Amino acid sequence: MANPISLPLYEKIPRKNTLQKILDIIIFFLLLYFLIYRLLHLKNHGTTWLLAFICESWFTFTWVLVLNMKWNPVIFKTHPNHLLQAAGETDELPSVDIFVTTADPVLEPPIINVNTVLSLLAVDYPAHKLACYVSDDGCSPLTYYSLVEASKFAQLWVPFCKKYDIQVRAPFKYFFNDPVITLSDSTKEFQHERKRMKEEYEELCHKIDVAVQKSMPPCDFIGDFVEFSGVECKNHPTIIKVMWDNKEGLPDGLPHLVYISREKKHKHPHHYKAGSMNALTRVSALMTNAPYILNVDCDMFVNNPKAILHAMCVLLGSKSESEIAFAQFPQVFYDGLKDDPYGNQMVVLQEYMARGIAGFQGPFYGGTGCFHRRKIIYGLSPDNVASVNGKLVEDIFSKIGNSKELTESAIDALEGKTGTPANQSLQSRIEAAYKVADCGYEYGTSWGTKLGWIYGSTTEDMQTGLRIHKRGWRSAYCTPNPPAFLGCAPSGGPTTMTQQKRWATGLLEILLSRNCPIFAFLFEKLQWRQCLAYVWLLTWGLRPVFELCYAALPAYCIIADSHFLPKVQEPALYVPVALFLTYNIYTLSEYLRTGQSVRAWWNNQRMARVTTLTAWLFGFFSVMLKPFGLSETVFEVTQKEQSIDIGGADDEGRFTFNESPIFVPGTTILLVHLTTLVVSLLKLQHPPADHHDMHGSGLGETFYSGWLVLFFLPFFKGLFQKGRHGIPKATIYKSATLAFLFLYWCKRTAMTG
Ligand SMILES: O=c1ccn([C@@H]2O[C@H](COP(=O)(O)OP(=O)(O)O[C@H]3O[C@H](CO)[C@@H](O)[C@H](O)[C@H]3O)[C@@H](O)[C@H]2O)c(=O)[nH]1
Ligand SMILES: [Mn+2]
Repeated sequence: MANPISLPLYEKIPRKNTLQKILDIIIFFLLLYFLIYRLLHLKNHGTTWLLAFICESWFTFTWVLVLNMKWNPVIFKTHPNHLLQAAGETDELPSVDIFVTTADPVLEPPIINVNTVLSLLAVDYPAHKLACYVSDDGCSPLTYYSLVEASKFAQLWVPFCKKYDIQVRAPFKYFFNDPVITLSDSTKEFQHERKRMKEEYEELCHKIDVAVQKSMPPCDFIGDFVEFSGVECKNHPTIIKVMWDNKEGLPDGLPHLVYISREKKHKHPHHYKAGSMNALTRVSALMTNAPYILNVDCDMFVNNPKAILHAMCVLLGSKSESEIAFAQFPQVFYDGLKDDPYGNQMVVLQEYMARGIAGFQGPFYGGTGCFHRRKIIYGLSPDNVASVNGKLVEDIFSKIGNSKELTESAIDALEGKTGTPANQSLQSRIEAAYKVADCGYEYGTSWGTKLGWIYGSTTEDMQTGLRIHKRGWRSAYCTPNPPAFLGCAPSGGPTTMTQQKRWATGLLEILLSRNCPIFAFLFEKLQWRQCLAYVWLLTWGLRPVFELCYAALPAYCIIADSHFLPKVQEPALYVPVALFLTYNIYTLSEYLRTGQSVRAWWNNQRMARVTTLTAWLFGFFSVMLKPFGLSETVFEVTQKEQSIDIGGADDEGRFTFNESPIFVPGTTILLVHLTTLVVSLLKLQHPPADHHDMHGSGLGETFYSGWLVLFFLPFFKGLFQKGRHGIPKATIYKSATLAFLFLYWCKRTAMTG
């Protein structure tokens, strides 16, 4: 920095949360009290009480984990204007390599990808310090064609955005969501240019649309497209294309833009997104070797043009170099469905959990909207920052692979020598880049184990972030207003389930591997409370076991005419009632405080149960069956949609289903509880003359059964609907069979027991 930094670049401010702490504690003591009550009465009751005790111990345990995470929240406040003052000229700002990953032109429409790239090219940051790399795991000529066309449009779009200081630089958002009122008080010139820009953008959309319709760009695989001729997406050589080279290094030109589709061969593990991030790391090392790396998913456009400056505030702050490894921005979604019907917009989760752990070592790495330091991706630990010596370098790079150029560039990165040799075009470095994008390059190297993004889990982000934290690094949580990046949240039942299943699977894979955070706490530098936060997250895939068991208990008790909750006559009943009320008021207040509706709260409560009992249950099974070769964990890409008006407005947010077996458990639970609800309301278990009030099932079980039916209401509606909104007949039959078997088993055990 030219000037000594006088004003702070960022502040870490603790947030007060006294009321929340009180409620946290009340809930904790209620849970504890209930556990003691169970223990004291365990003798008088059978297995049901023991099971209930185990499940409730688990719930108490997760509550302790939650409490730990939420206890001391902090807010990072960043000051980009101080940074600009301190940097004097913008020439002082460091370079950033930007990675965008895409994998499938159908699930991830090229127009979405194009908008993300355009918004990135147009950020407020000196263009000669930026390079944007797009990795295409789909090796799709369509994606490439769209990017070529987009890079032409960018020549107009980027200067336009900068000239008029446009706020939202993803054209689809700018043209179709910007209120027209701003136009009335603008100049003629602006209006004219805006109109032209809109026409150009529509032209671009049209071209991409036509190509997508024909699923083929208008190119006949000649010239620039010849490499794409005859490629299969899982079997093809590397393709690297420099689409734009900012040769003169103009600060107000356009950033470099490079397309990469790494080599793939059948039967060669390519490690999904982690693999492509590693290929991007190597290729970019040879081409631009920036000290900072920003990575976004293809649907995450830049919504705040100062995003990079905000991140730099944190990363360049005085002590940061030896402390903060990465700056994570929250995942915020655009055009989210009203009231979050699928419970996947994660507002409350990020507001309270992420801010909470921001006070320990820092937020988890979320896979997108994150700035990393290149040298830490190469494995540098905090103790070595000040003393990068030959021995260390040798240590780290003995396993980087056999590219001399890569080793050299990596040593430069470690020693803080940034950038690539001057007056060399990107094109001239492409040959070396091809070599490191080969799928055989990683054989015998540490890529995916010690270097780069870590393999072995479908949530490579958590795994990689954990690896960084356990070396003792911290991370920072940047939450500028407006949000820096916006992406798509899944907008249908099946897509949500696919995503949640992948998460539960990946997280459980980490928990059960050598990378388990407990080991990292014991033997490495993961802090205790950070470790607990990881445990909270990584045990998502274990929750279905306990929740399923707890959902079976009331059903069993009603059929067997016994009880596992205190009866109305018992004062102990106040404990679960108080828990139920406090918990719901507590969670509701979180939704209201983050500006969401009561409906959104309800939807999230419901989806938390639905997701756990369906998608996460499948995640659990897929991890358990993997060692026996009975399942394979794959990264299934989430479907992304730009506009969600499929089938009219009233349709929106109504649960959608498909043939997937993932809907069987949910339907089964619903059918079981519908039956038991009827049974208990009509008191069908025992003849009316028989009054064994103290032992039979009571109000508690009936209420619980009814509450579960309410949670599964979308499934109930699904029983009677057709098409996307209906549960397929086959799923209903399977579920009915399972439900019948379960109820029959309950009845038998009750009679013999
Ligand atoms: O073989 C693959 C599969 C996926 N991707 C890319 O990975 C990104 C994330 O995939 P997506 O289907 O959008 O998954 P989400 O569940 O929405 O993503 C969240 O969860 C992932 C881990 O499961 C993280 O990698 C993401 O950053 C995080 O946003 C997308 O850009 C994909 O193009 C690849 O590059 N190669
Ligand atoms: Mn995504």
